[in-house]
Amino acid sequence: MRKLQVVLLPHLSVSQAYKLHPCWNMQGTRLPEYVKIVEVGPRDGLQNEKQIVPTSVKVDLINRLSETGLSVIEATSFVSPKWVPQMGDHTDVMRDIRRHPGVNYPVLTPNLKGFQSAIAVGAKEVAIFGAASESFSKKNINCTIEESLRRFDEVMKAAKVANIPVRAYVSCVLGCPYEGKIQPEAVAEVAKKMYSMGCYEISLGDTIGVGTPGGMQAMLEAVTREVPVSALAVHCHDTYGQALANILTALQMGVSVVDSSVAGLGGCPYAKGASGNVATEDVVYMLHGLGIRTGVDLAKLTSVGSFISAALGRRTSSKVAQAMSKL
Ligand SMILES: CC(C)(COP(=O)([O-])OP(=O)([O-])OC[C@H]1O[C@@H](n2cnc3c(N)ncnc32)[C@H](O)[C@@H]1OP(=O)([O-])[O-])[C@@H](O)C(=O)NCCC(=O)NCCSC(=O)C[C@@](C)(O)CC(=O)[O-]
Repeated sequence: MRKLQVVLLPHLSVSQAYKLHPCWNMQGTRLPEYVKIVEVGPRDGLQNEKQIVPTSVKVDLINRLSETGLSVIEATSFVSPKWVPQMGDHTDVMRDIRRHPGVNYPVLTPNLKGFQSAIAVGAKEVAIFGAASESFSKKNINCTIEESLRRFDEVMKAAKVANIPVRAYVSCVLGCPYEGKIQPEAVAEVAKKMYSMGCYEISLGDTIGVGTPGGMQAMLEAVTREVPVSALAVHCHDTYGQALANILTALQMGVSVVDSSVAGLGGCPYAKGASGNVATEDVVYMLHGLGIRTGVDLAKLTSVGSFISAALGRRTSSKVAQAMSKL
């Protein structure tokens, strides 16, 4: 792995150094100038909440996020309410949100039924979700990887007719709660199939947040042999506190799309022990510190994080929001 150049300015405080160096240079690597953030808080962030979050709170969350400069906010998922009761109000959420011009509100659709319900309420983009682990695929969507690809093919055909762009997720790219280590080649194989089906972007999910930068690099080396890096996103959970390091590794390898969740909400109901996604506030702070544009207003975002944390009755998981609240 290429070395990072660490710049130390012992006579300056962190905030002074940060202001003097709006663009930290990473020796020998070129970072993207702009990173698209895919905010997954309203879906991935809330789907694992034990108590049903009122629809009005979900709608308020999405409306507030829409004012922060984010361009993509994953709104809900059209999955079976028996499997994920928290997302059972998907139709109401899509009906009630105020759609902001320039903001995209994709939704998850595991099969044709979900796809049809989603477009019936005006979804303009959908995401299919598979896995690089057989066991996780069975636990999460009740079918093998091969069967899931057949279901996704039906969605792809319907989406093509309706002119709806489709994003794809591959879960367990750096580890599986049931199988442990996942080979990078297994991830590359599933990513390649989903890309060949016509998905415009493949989001690589460290579902249980076990990855480290070396694993991220090895996995991306395998995947980029099959899928152009411009079509890849990373989706990191922060269970072991490695998410920002893993994201930085991905940026150094040319990835310029990052999924994250306001206040670090989240977890997958079928991935025991998985903590929340990396907090959007922390990602934005790091990216802006590197001189990378995101279009997101960090102050507005932290106030949305405070709103949802208060609504859920808990402290934000974002280190940046915690630090900013003490200033
Ligand atoms: C895929 C299924 C539906 C298969 O579930 P199944 O039980 O095999 O489906 P089925 O086709 O046999 O149907 C069973 C029942 O579900 C209904 N059904 C069938 N499809 C739908 C639908 N779309 N919407 C609403 N209802 C649906 C269907 O109508 C029927 O209803 P019944 O006749 O019993 O009343 C189920 O396993 C499921 O919903 N799984 C979703 C699990 C989930 O949402 N997990 C979290 C999202 S993935 C994630 O978080 C990871 C990610 C993306 O963030 C990336 C990362 O971190 O790695």
